[in-house]
Amino acid sequence: MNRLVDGHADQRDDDASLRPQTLAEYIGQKDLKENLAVFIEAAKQREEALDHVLLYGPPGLGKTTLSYILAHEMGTNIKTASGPSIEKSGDLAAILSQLEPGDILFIDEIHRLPKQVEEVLYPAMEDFCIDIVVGKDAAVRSIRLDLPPFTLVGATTRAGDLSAPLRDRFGIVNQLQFYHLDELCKIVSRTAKVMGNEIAEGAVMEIARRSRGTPRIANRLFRRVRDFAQVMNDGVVSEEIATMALDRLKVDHMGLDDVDHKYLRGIIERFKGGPVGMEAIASSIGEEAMTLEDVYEPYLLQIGFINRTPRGRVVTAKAYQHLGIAYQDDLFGGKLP
Ligand SMILES: Nc1ncnc2c1ncn2[C@@H]1O[C@H](COP(=O)(O)OP(=O)(O)OP(=O)(O)O)[C@@H](O)[C@H]1O
Repeated sequence: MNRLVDGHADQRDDDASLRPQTLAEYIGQKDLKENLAVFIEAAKQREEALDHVLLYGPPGLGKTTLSYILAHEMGTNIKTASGPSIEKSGDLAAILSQLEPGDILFIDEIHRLPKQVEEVLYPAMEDFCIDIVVGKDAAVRSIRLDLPPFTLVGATTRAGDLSAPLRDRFGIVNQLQFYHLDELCKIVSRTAKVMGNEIAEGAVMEIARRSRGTPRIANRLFRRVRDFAQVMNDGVVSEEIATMALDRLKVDHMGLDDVDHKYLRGIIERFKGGPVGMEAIASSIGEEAMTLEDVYEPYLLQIGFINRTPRGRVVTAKAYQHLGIAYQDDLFGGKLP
């Protein structure tokens, strides 16, 4: 999927130079940062590895960045892997056996680890050991391999898909929140500075407002606006250039794009504003249900444009207003978003 306001990374995103290195540089997520600072300090004082950390929340909010920061703050190395890429138990055993004491192992999309691989993680997380099965038929036996103490940092967009035994083995569980406007402004200003661009305050605000509470989208929109500024305005990122560029990119002033509009209008026009089940709306607008759930809906829920009810999704009066469609509150139908 190639979408400007999608929190997922594409290969040009996530320029390492834009990643904050320390907790102090990491903008926003105040409570989470303050708590992590205490856990890090305590682990360092006890000269132990940090407890296992689970980070969950929509894509692009800074889970990977935070894992690198944890390694930096703990003064350890980080090894990275992703759930779907670890296909066999042996693959995970190979990764685990290369860890040094105190290392961080970051597993992105941890909810997509195959079940038999996940089972290898249980003793590894709890007792720092793995059981490897060797030999064949009658000669088959299991050898226990000790591991150095390490910290597993798991990241997921779908905490609900994690099995209970895996979730329970994380001592520190944190949800990342969408960023506030002032925090996104700081992120955009920082990115402009790192990239060596002058940027007007109004332009910072315009980009921040349209970035769906998500740093990765803020950075991506900044890059595109910078292109327009370079070609049309001698590289100066003014408010006019930012507004013009974002309008041309079809990202509206709340950060919604064509797909969000199609989704909301689809529910309004074909299902009278809802409630409607996810599969029905997905097939009626030709999008994948999982994509709608992971990428689009979290932000629409956050800004109060949809509600999730036991009978399905409902578009709220606020969204009707945004789209310029008259809202009829159907008191008798009991639809009160
Ligand atoms: N708190 C922050 N302060 C400044 N920049 C940030 C912050 N969080 C994220 N970023 C920027 O946003 C980009 C995306 O962040 P990151 O890759 O950590 O997201 P993620 O949540 O791990 O996403 P995914 O789950 O899709 O991998 C980073 O390259 C970084 O530049």
